[in-house]
Amino acid sequence: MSDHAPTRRYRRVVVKLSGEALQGSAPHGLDAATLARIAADLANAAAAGHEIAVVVGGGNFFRGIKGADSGIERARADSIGMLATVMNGLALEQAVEGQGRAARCLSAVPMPSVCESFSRRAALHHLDKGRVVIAAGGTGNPFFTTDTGAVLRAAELSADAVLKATQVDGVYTADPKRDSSATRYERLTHDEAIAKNLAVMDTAAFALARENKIPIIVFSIAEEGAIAGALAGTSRATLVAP
Ligand SMILES: Nc1ncnc2c1ncn2[C@@H]1O[C@H](COP(=O)(O)OP(=O)(O)OP(=O)(O)O)[C@@H](O)[C@H]1O
Ligand SMILES: O=c1ccn([C@@H]2O[C@H](COP(=O)(O)O)[C@@H](O)[C@H]2O)c(=O)[nH]1
Repeated sequence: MSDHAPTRRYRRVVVKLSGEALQGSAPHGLDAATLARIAADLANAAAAGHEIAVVVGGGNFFRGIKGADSGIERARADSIGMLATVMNGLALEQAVEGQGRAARCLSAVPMPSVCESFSRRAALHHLDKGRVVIAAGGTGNPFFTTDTGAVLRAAELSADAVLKATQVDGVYTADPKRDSSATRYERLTHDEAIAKNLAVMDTAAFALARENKIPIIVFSIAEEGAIAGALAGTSRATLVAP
């Protein structure tokens, strides 16, 4: 068992799911097989007794910062980005239901004809019923990311941890996709992640997690059973904790 093995069970968690993780090997958008695999992981974790809230990114469709670079004003570009996360949220809701587990997509950007709006009370109610909650729309505000949204939801819902499911198997000394000499941390503090400017999550997300003493487990979502492995502390991962 690795160093990030939980000393107590992570009963309620927020899984931060990268939008890019949903595109599989496609250049963008959604890959049905990848969606089904991740949905099965989420459904299995809920069936094992964990309360699962998911905050989904939108990078497989749109990132505000890129839109702004190509001339769309930033706040408007971020609105497009938030809509992208709702598209992912709806697809994930359907995929989790396809695994026989009830799911509810709640959007921080109200769109009542499409899905329920996010509220803490509604999210807690659905979690209590054993449903997988998918918190889409990030924080509902421009100039933020879904990483910050994930930590925000974890704080609001008194979650035991944020599970950052991404394309790399932990936090490295530098971006491992760009620097092959980067080495992986087994464990580090929020302070260290901020001071070293480790860009696996944005500083606002790390700072909010530090303030609320929320542990973050960074792990790869590439393989089946990844979420169960992160919950059990048996997978390769980095624990960011006080
Ligand atoms: N020090 C680092 N350690 C690990 N990964 C890093 C580091 N610096 C940058 N990264 C990069 O950060 C990425 C994690 O961000 P992720 O893919 O989860 O994006 P996101 O913006 O949260 O989601 P989306 O795909 O929806 O945009 C990794 O894929 C990795 O390439
Ligand atoms: O609180 C938020 C969260 C997200 N956005 C916008 O959405 C995209 C996609 O989110 P990722 O976290 O990058 O996957 C993001 O680039 C922002 O443009 C937002 O405005 N507010």
